[in-house]
Amino acid sequence: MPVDTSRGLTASARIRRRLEDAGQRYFANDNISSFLEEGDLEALQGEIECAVDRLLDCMVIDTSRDHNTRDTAQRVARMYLNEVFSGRYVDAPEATEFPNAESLNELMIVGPITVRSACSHHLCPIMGRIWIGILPNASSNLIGLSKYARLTNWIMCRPQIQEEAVVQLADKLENMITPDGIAIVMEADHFCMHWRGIKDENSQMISSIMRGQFLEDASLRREFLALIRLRQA
Ligand SMILES: Nc1nc2c(ncn2[C@@H]2O[C@H](COP(=O)(O)OP(=O)(O)OP(=O)(O)O)[C@@H](O)[C@H]2O)c(=O)[nH]1
Repeated sequence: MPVDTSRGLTASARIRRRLEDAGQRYFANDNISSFLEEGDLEALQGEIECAVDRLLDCMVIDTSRDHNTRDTAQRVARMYLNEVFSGRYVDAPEATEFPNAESLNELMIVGPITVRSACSHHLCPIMGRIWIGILPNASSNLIGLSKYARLTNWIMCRPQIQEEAVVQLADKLENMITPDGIAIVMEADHFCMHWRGIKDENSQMISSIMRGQFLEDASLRREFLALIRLRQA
């Protein structure tokens, strides 16, 4: 395992120490980017590669002679860190906020946004779609349409469970936009149920979050649900 001999600790141990000294949680779906220093990601990649190599070894796969798995450890390390779990290690995407100059207060819906994630329990893919409804008010900030998809990716690119992923997304959007209401519906296929385990290919998980006016005003909630049903049909 790559060790930074100047400090005698692996990169992951150094980062864990920083997190623990700050009393900061570092669960699978937490973002830890503000605790990373220059060179940490490269060092983490080396560590993950060694760990995956060891995993393949334990599975009695001859990676030194099998041309198909020779570079698998390196590929998996790159994929985890830079792609499928990158939402743990990079800052939130920049989202320019515009003042709500026209004091818009009409329902706005974005979706379906494609969701690609993985469950924290088996690290199996979660593939789905998400709809976001916003009811802005005169003092809400507006963000560009593409930023909803970017923020969704940032949150989903972590080992997640669906219930917590949608809450994280709602919290983030609420903090940025301070709308009068926010609604999120996510439907997804969980491959830990399709590919293995119960192997039930038809079941999906659907979660719904309604906050503010969407909770208080049944007709607004109905309008949102009816409009996304139109898009689902
Ligand atoms: N609530 C929730 N459960 C999830 C999610 N993704 C996967 N799961 C479930 O997490 C559970 C983990 O259950 P365990 O009993 O600890 O694991 P297991 O023995 O592999 O379970 P089986 O999948 O039933 O074979 C499974 O029932 C999964 O279907 C999610 O986003 N939310």
